[in-house]
Amino acid sequence: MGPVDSSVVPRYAGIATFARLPRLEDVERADLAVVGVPFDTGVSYRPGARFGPSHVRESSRLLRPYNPAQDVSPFAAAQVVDAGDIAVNPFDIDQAVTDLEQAVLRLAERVSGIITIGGDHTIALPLLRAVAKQHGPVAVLHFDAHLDTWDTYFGAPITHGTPFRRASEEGLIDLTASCHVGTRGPLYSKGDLEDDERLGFSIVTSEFIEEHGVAAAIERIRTRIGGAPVYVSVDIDVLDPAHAPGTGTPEAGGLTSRELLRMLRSLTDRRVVGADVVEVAPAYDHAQTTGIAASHTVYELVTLMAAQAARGR
Ligand SMILES: N=C(N)NCCCC(=O)O
Ligand SMILES: [Zn+2]
Ligand SMILES: [Zn+2]
Repeated sequence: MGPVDSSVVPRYAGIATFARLPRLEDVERADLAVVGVPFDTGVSYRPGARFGPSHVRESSRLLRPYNPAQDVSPFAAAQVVDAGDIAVNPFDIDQAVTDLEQAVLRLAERVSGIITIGGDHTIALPLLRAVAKQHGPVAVLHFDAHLDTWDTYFGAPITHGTPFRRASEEGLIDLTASCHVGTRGPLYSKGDLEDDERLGFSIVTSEFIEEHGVAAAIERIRTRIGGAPVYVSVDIDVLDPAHAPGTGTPEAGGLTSRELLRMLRSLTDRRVVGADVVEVAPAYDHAQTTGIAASHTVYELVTLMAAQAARGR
C-alpha cells in the first residue's frame, strides 16, 4: 500500500502521516517504519523538539513517490509505513530512555528497518542500544554541528549533548568506522576533540566541506565506514541556520540542504541498519523551511533503506 493518491485526495487534505503513507495498523506486513519520538527533556538550550515529529509529517505532504536522485520508487520497492509516535515520560529521562529502547525493540520485531523522527538528540542513545542488540556495534555516521560526545551537563549523564559518549562507553559503536560530519562552532576546550577521538570518531568538519567540496567529503566518509553496518544520525542543526532555523542549538557556518542530501545519496551501496533525524524545533521555524529540509532528509534515508530491503528480498 502506497501513499494517498494525490490525484484523488489533494495533498493538503487529511491527517498527516509521513509522506501520506499508510499507518502500521493499516497494513498486514511492513518492511520499514517511520516513527516519531516527541521528547525534548534532554535539551541544553532552546526547547521545542518535542513538536518535531508532527511538524516533519506536516512538512512531508509534497513528497512524491519516485526519487530520481537515487532512481528508486521507495514506496513501491518496500512497504513503508508511519508507525505513529512512541510517547515517553517527559519528566524522567532515565524512564524515557528505557521505555524508548523497549518500544523500538518491539517495533523491530515487525519491520526490518526503522527511521526515527525526533525529538532531541538524547534519543540516539536508546536507539543505538536497540540497534546494537540486533546488529552488534555499528558505524555511526553522525551529521551535526556538535560532537555530542560531551560527558555531563549539571551532572546529568544522559542529555542531547552526550549520547555518543555513552554509546561509545557502552560498546555500541564501531570505533574504527564512525564519524561526525559538518561539525563546527565553539567548543568548551581543546580537550573535547581529544576525548572525541579517543571515543572512536573521526571528523569531517564544515570547513573541510567548504574547502575541499562535497565529493572529497563523501570519499572520506565512505572510506571511514568501509563495509560496516551503518547507523545514520542526522541532527538538523548540521544545516546552516539559513537552511534550518527551527532548532534548539543553532550554529553559524553550516551545510546547505543540497550538500546534506547529496552526502546521504552516496550511501546506496552501504548497509544502513537504522537512522534518525532529530532536533527539529518548529517554534523557531519559518515557512516550514526546517520541516521541509528534515522531511527530504527522511525521504532520502527511507529511499536508501527501501532499495536495500528490495535487494535483500
Ligand atoms: N545535540 C544538540 N543539538 N546540541 C548539543 C549542544 C550541547 C551544548 O549545549 O553544549
Ligand atoms: Zn547539534
Ligand atoms: Zn546533536
